[in-house]
Amino acid sequence: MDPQPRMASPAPSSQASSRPSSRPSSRRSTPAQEKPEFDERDELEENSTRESTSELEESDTSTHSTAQDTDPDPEADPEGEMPPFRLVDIPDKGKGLIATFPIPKGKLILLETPLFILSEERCTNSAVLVALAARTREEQRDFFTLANAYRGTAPRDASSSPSPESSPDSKCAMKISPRRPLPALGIFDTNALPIPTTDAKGNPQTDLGLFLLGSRFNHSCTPNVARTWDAAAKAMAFRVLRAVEPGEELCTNYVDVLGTRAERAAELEEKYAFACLCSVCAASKEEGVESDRRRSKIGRLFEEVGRCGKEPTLGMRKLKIALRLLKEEGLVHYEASFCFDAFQFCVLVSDIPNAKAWVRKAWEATCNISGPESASARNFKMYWANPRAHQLTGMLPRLTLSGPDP
Ligand SMILES: C[S@@+](CC[C@H](N)C(=O)[O-])C[C@H]1O[C@@H](n2cnc3c(N)ncnc32)[C@H](O)[C@@H]1O
Repeated sequence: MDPQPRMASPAPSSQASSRPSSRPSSRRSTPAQEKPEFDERDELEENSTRESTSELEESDTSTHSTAQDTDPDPEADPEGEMPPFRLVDIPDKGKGLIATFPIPKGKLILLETPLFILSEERCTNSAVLVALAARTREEQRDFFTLANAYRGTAPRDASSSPSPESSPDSKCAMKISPRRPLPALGIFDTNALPIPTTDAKGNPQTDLGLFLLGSRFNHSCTPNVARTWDAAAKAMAFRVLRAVEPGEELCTNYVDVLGTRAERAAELEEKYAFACLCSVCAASKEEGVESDRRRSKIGRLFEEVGRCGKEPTLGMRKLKIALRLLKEEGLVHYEASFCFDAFQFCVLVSDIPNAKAWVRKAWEATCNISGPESASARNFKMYWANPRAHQLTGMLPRLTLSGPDP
């Protein structure tokens, strides 16, 4: 028997079990999938005016609601009516969302149903336009106010290389497309968010959803908002990862934030066609080097802890270093995973008091990311009530490890 805590974990959500990334789609259709001429496009675009952005800034649309699943903070919003954020211009990033009052950690700030969903294979300009045609005029207008990362990218000369054929995997329209995607598809590509689902046979697959308000979260390499799909509500949930001050920008992450600054920049440029201006990427060279060092180390520790099934003391030491580095770096995404690893090390050696303390911390961290009703939160809560229910319990000789740092 080779106990491998992470491998043996009872499939918590992706936030807790693997290195998650939170990203809009930058999937590009192949030229063959695109239809250069499509009559409905002009009709729909005629209605698209930048002015309608102001409607979005001022009012909720029927497809989203701001919501709370943590205790409301009466001081923050005494009437409970004010939206927790506002759409504003952000220098060099287009528009973005900023907090309108102090928001406590874990608060659900937006639960939004998609305007429409497309399966990954069906993402063509025509499919986007057909889906849009079923929506109201106002929604169509709002769609065309969303960012288009490919707007203004020069159509490539037919003789230039590389050709799309020579680079079939590249996702950057700016680099490889012989022409920029048509506007509707460009907007969809810039903004669509992945929705986990299953095919007819129950195999996992990913659809892409368009969210009028959720699309407005800019990217940060130290995000303060987590995005998870709430399958029961059929809506995307956005929760604040740490306490946020009024005026602070609310950002999700589009790529894995444990990469180095150069790796993140390359991925953002390749997949999303922009250069990141977040505070970590804009920091000095020295600060950047320190941050890279911490992030790379966390990534390495994540792998190493998963291989410490036979050495719980060593595993515990490593994950405590990782948790400290996460804190220093202002990242919370991976906290639940490390805490659950710690829980499993404890049950392996029948250290039940510490197991309870760790799984409670994993539960709290998961509630902040995906809410108390998520599968992983419910799972952790069950182990909190009954740690011995875990299949690894008592597989190694008794030992007292340690609990979470205060
Ligand atoms: C999904 S949209 C986000 C909302 C967008 N800013 C808007 O005006 O609607 C993605 C686009 O926002 C901009 N953006 C997002 N995060 C950014 C960042 N960290 N630095 C610079 N630009 C960013 C880029 O232009 C990107 O193509």
